Amino acid sequence: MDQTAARLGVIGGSGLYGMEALEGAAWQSVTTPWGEPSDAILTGQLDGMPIAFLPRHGRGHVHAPGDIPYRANIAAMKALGVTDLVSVSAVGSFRDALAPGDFVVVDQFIDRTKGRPASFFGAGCVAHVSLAEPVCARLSDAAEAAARATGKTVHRGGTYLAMEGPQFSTRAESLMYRAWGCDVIGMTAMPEARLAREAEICYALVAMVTDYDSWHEGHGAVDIAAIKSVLAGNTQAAGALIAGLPQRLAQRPQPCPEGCDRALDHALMTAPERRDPALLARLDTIAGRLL
Ligand SMILES: CSC[C@H]1O[C@H](OP(=O)(O)O)[C@H](O)[C@@H]1O
Ligand SMILES: Nc1ncnc2[nH]cnc12
Repeated sequence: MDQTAARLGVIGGSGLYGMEALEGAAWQSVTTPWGEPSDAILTGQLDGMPIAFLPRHGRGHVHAPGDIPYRANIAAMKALGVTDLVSVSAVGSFRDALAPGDFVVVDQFIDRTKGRPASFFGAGCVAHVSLAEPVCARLSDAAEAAARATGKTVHRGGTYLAMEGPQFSTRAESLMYRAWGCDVIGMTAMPEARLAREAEICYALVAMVTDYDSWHEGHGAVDIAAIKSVLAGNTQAAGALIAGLPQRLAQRPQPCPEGCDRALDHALMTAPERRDPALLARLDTIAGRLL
């Protein structure tokens, strides 16, 4: 494989279950040591770049946020050779300036999810990667430029509060997250971002604002009907954003200047002689270059 060539992965969130513009598109089933991904993966090409698209909730929206097979999703992307993964998510907003219909290129997270398997590693092969900068700034630059080209209002940077759900926040929680300095809220970016880092895949998140959650005195509490209507209005822009990515990633520097593709370099803690062969076998696609 050409080491400078990008292979783009896209994870589509609520309202984004396919990609019409793909050339040579085919749904491909992928099985991983962490089980089945949310759905088959739509593979094809855009502007000559290989693309792998996965609807996070599955076609028809069958997986709740807490039940999404996050490890299988990221492992499948890695197995397909994805180097750069752009995730698209619907979010509520904690700021007047982040209005429904706007895009936010997120750069930080606070994780309040509970009980989701959040690592490929564990007993028999322990690893600690850095998550101080949880997204790839280089890939986020490309995502920002592609988002701006759609004509949407785009905000660069923002902290995403990942809640467990599936119920929306109480008003007290909404006010607390806003006071914490969070900018947007959703239910799915964690552990997705953690796992992409462990898999050494560059990751960026474009959040599509659908509502003001439940803190805003001038707006009613978050309402799924309103969210669906904003999402329906965003489908075209989301498709245009994705279509604008390959041209902005054609010359992928190798290695990534942000270091995402070397995240595991010093992360493995378990002594080689104490490693569990069964776990090592499962980890082959994720960390095989170091095992
Ligand atoms: C449809 S509203 C709640 C739902 O939307 C977001 O999904 P995604 O992040 O996959 O776009 C949010 O996280 C919830 O899962
Ligand atoms: N207010 C909200 N809370 C959690 N997830 C969301 N997805 C879209 N809007 C949301």
